[in-house]
Amino acid sequence: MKKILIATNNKGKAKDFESLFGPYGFEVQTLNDLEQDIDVEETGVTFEENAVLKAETVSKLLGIMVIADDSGLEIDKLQGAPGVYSARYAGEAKNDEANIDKVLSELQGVPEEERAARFRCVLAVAGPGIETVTFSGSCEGTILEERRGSNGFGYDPIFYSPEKGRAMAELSPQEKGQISHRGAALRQLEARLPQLLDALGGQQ
Ligand SMILES: O=P(O)(O)OP(=O)(O)OP(=O)(O)OC[C@H]1O[C@@H](n2cnc3c(O)ncnc32)[C@H](O)[C@@H]1O
Ligand SMILES: [Mg+2]
Repeated sequence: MKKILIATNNKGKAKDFESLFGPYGFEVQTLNDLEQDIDVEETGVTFEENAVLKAETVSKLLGIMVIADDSGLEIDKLQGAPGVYSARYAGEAKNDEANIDKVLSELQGVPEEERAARFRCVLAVAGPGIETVTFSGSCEGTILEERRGSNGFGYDPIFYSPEKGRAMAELSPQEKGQISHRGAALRQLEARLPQLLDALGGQQ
């Protein structure tokens, strides 16, 4: 089976990518599958900068083509926070539950019509001999007052999708892929698939 390396340490993202790449016949591998520990410091101030940083650093280190994902949640009432700090919003320990608790307490008492938010995702593809390319996607919704559902990862239990009429964590992986920021970014990437898959398939 053809393999594609996603430059991420996040197991939740890895599952999203498995359901998104599966139909193309690709086995998804992540940094967790490698023997060496790789954790790229995210010094960028935009999703795009961080996605490119992760993709290019890992690609150069391993000498192969990789895809990196930088993503996060923007809440209007919090002036776009947690944004690029989504993973470490409640501290460097990167704790999904603590991050959710922090958002819920900051939005306590805020009425539903003022709880608009969106997930954003930028994918960067970097590899030897190719110019790095990026693709982005977003997904509009609102922040719930309490957790709902147990699928997905990160902020999924408190993100309500009006399109699906359910919380993101109440959706199957396939349903999430239809409306998610990651699914949207991957569909952008798909437009370049003929070129990229050739290179990806050829490398393994
Ligand atoms: O950098 P890598 O190793 O890929 O893993 P990470 O978890 O640090 O990933 P990011 O730096 O891109 O931070 C993204 C955070 O945004 C949140 N997030 C992104 N996509 C999400 C999704 O589909 N559902 C829920 N939360 C999401 C979640 O808290 C992530 O930890
Ligand atoms: Mg990160």
